[in-house]
Amino acid sequence: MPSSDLQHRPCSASASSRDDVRCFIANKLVLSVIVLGASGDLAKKKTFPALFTLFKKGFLPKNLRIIGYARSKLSDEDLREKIKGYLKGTDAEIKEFLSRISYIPGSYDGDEGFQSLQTSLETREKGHESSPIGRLFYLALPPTVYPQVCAGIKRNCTEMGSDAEGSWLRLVVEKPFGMDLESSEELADKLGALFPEDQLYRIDHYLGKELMQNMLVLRFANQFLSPTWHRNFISNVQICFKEPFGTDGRGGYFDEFGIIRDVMQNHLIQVLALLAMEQPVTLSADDIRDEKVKVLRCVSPVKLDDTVLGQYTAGGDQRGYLEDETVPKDSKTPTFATCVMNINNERWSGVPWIMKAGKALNERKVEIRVQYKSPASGIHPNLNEMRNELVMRLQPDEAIYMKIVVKEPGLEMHPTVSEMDLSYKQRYQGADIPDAYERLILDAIRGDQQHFVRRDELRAAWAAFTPLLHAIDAGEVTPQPYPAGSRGPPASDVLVSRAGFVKNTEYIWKTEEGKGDIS
Ligand SMILES: NC(=O)C1=CN([C@@H]2O[C@H](COP(=O)(O)OP(=O)(O)OC[C@H]3O[C@@H](n4cnc5c(N)ncnc54)[C@H](OP(=O)(O)O)[C@@H]3O)[C@@H](O)[C@H]2O)C=CC1
Ligand SMILES: O=C1O[C@H](COP(=O)(O)O)[C@@H](O)[C@H](O)[C@H]1O
Repeated sequence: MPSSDLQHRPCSASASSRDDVRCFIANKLVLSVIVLGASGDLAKKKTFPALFTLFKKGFLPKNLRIIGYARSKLSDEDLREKIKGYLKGTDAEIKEFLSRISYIPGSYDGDEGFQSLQTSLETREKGHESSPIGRLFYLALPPTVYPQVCAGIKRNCTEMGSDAEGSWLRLVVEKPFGMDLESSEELADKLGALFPEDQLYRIDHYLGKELMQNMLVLRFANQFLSPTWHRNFISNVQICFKEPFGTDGRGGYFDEFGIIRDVMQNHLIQVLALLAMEQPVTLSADDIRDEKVKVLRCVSPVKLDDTVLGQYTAGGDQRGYLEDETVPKDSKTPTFATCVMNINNERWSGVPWIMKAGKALNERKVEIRVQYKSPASGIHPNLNEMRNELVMRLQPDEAIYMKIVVKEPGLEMHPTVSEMDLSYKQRYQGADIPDAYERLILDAIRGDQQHFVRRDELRAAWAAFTPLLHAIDAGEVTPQPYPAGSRGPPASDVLVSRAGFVKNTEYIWKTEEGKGDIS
C-alpha cells in the first residue's frame, strides 16, 4: 500500500528532512480530516485531490480517516463517486484512499450533525490512548456560515478520544474573510472568541505556490539582489494576474465580490508582502508574519485616481459579463482592475507597485515584474527602453528570468536585451512541483502557520483596499468595457506607463526552436 514502506521505519525526534516529516507523521498520529462542505466545488476540485496526493506520496499517517460533512443527503458511496473523477493515481491507490472516506450529513447551525460527527471521531480515537490525536477541520464553505460552524465544532467536537501529548485540533478557513475591514474584523472577532489564533489557519493558496515559497530564498540568499532591492535601483514593480476565462457559472458569487476582493486583497497583496518585506529575524512563522505585517501597514490606501477598472464584454466565443444570467443586468462589478500602490517606508518610498488583475483576458499568466531604473546615459545611448527586469512567473510554467543588456553578436557594437533564464521545466526536469493546496494542508497537519494569514496581516490588507472598495460599491465609478480575449481596457496601459513602466517593444523571446514567442 502507498505508505507502507514508511510506516515501520524508526523516526528521528524532530521532523527536519522530507523523509523525517513523512516518517514522523506516518508512524504516530491518529488523524481525522473533516471536510465541511464536502458536497461542494472546492472540496471535490481541491481539498480531496490534495489529500489524495499527500496520501499517495506517503505524507499522511497510516491511521487516517477523512469525513465529509455537509447538508446534502449523501451516502459514503455517493461522496466517493463524486470525488473519484478528480483523483489522479492508480486504481489501487484510489480504492485505498476512498476506503478511508465516509460521510455524515448535518446542518451547519444545529447541534445534531456535529454530535454525530463527535461520536464518530471519538469512537475511532478511543483505543489509541497513547497516540497523539489530530483533528483537522477544513471549512470548504462560504464564510457567512463560519461563525455558526465554528460554534458547532466548539460546542460539540472538541473532546478528543485521548489526551496524549501532541494531540491537536485545528481549523482551516478559506477566503474571502469578509467584505471590507469592518466585516473582516467582525468575522475575526467571532472566530477569535471561539478558537485562539494558533488553531486558526486562514488559507491563501497563493502562499503555497512554488515561486511564492521560493521568495524568501531568492530574496535573502542572493547577494547580488539584496543591495539593489531598493528605491535607489528599482523603478517600479508589477504584480499581474490574468485569466483567459470569465466567471463561467460563478457569476453569482463573483458579482458580490469583484476582482479586487477576489484576488487582489488576498493573493496579490500576499505576493506584495513577500516581495517588499524586510528580512525576518528567523524563518519561524511569527517572525515572517511580523515582517509582512510591518510592510503591509506601510501601504497607503489605494486611490480611485490611481485605479483603472474594467468589465468584459463579448469577445471571441465568450459571452460578455452582463450576459451571464447569474449577474444583474446593470452590474458595475469590475472584472478587471489596475491599481498603483505606494509603500511608505525607507526602502520603497516613491516606487510604484502596480497590481493588475483580470478575468477573460488574452492569456493565463501570473507574474511579477521588477523593473530597474535605466543606467545614467554614458557610453551607450538609448538604454531607457532596455531596462533590467527580474521576472518571476508563478504560472503557467514557473520561471525566473532576468533581462539583461548585452552586445548583439556580430561586428557592430550594438546593445540588445537578452535574458538569463531559469525555466523550471528545463532546469528541474521531472521535478514534482506540488499543488498549493497539497503543501498547505500538509503544513496545517504539521502545525506550521508560516504560510497562513495571521489576523493582523488580514487587517492591514483590508485597510489598503477598503476606501477604494467603498467608493466602487457606492457606484462612484463605472468600469470601462473591454472585449473578452483582450489585454483589458487601454487606459490600464496608460496608467501603467504613467507609473513609470517602460515597455521594451524590441525584445523577442526565442524558444528552443528559435521561434519568437511574445505575449
Ligand atoms: N523562461 C521563460 O520561459 C522565458 C519566457 N519568456 C517569454 O517571453 C515573452 C516575453 O516576455 P517578456 O519580455 O517578459 O515580456 P515583454 O517585455 O515583451 O512584455 C512585458 C509585458 O508587458 C505587457 N505589455 C504588452 N504590451 C504592453 C503595452 N502596450 N503597454 C504596457 N505593457 C504591455 C505584457 O503583459 P500584459 O499583457 O500582461 O500587460 C508583457 O507580458 C513572454 O511570453 C515570456 O513568457 C521570456 C524569457 C524567459
Ligand atoms: O481564489 C481564486 O483564485 C483563482 C485563481 O487561482 P489559480 O491558482 O488558478 O491562479 C481564481 O480563478 C478565483 O476567481 C479566485 O476566487
